[in-house]
Amino acid sequence: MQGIVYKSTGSWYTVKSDEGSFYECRIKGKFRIKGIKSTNPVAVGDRVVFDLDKIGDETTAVISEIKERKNYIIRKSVNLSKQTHIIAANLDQVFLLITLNNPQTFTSFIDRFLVTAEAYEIPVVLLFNKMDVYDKDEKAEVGYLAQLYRNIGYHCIEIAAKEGDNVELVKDLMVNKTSMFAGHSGVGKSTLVNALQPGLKLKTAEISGQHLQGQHTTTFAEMYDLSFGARIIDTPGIKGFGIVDMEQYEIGDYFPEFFALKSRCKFNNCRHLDEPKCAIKAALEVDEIAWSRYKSYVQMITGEEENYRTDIYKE
Ligand SMILES: Nc1nc2c(ncn2[C@@H]2O[C@H](COP(=O)(O)OP(=O)(O)OP(=O)(O)O)[C@@H](O)[C@H]2O)c(=O)[nH]1
Ligand SMILES: [Zn+2]
Repeated sequence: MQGIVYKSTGSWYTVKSDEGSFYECRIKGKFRIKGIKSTNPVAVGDRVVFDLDKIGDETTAVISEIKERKNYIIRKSVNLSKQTHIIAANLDQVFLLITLNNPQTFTSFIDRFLVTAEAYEIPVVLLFNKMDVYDKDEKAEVGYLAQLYRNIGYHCIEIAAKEGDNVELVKDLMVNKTSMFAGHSGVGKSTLVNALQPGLKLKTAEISGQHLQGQHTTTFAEMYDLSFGARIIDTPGIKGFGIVDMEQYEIGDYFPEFFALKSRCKFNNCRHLDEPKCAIKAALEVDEIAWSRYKSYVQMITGEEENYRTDIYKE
């Protein structure tokens, strides 16, 4: 039988079969995924093959195969520094919620998020939330930002989750897909989920208070079916995406508007910093590339290590 992993607790996996029934599965043997050292071999969102084993009166379901993942997101394991934990697999898209204030979402955060998503090959939709509270100037600022990101190719929607404004547009994008919501604490993730499906309680709430680093906090992701034929993956305490290790020279490739121009730079290993005849800097001069984007790029290139490791998982 085949199905999708909806929940994992470490030793048990809840799998929904293609026929629509749920099975509590174990795994048999060791699964090694090429290239990743992970503490959990099977993750929420994985498509798996499983068999029913009858031993005496008891039937157990055993996962025997994991289908190839189209993408996955990881974070560093909290206890074992070299190992990683796969948070979720096979995401169709991530919605990044953005607010101008309460809390403020900086473009540097948006850009780092987008770079990580590009590296993971996960499409991002930008949701500018709380449109109902903005004054004229703030509305104009959102309009500017939305246009900036649309020009690069990202889908942007202005919503007010609390009022239900444009929530239908979000719904339409979610049908038959697996999605995740991300963004700073307080941007309205729970409010949006509630607007999409009243009554569904997720664990997205922030782990409150103090500094939890170093502590062993296990947060398991879980998948939910929504009534209109969509799936969402809830990952407690998530603000971003976890870690991606990337080399400096790769970073520019994850800015799509830089990537499109880079063949026109004089040097094929141009870092777009102070090299002569750089197409990216030329585009910047004529406002074809936004200064905020370039600034984010420079920050990632020249910043401290943590910057270009893009560790924006919150814990
Ligand atoms: N005015 C207005 N307030 C909103 C909107 N969406 C959310 N809020 C409010 O913003 C606050 C935070 O919303 P939550 O949905 O709890 O935010 P969250 O992103 O889930 O936060 P965490 O659970 O901490 O990650 C709440 O007081 C909401 O009522 C909106 O569209 N307009
Ligand atoms: Zn260049």
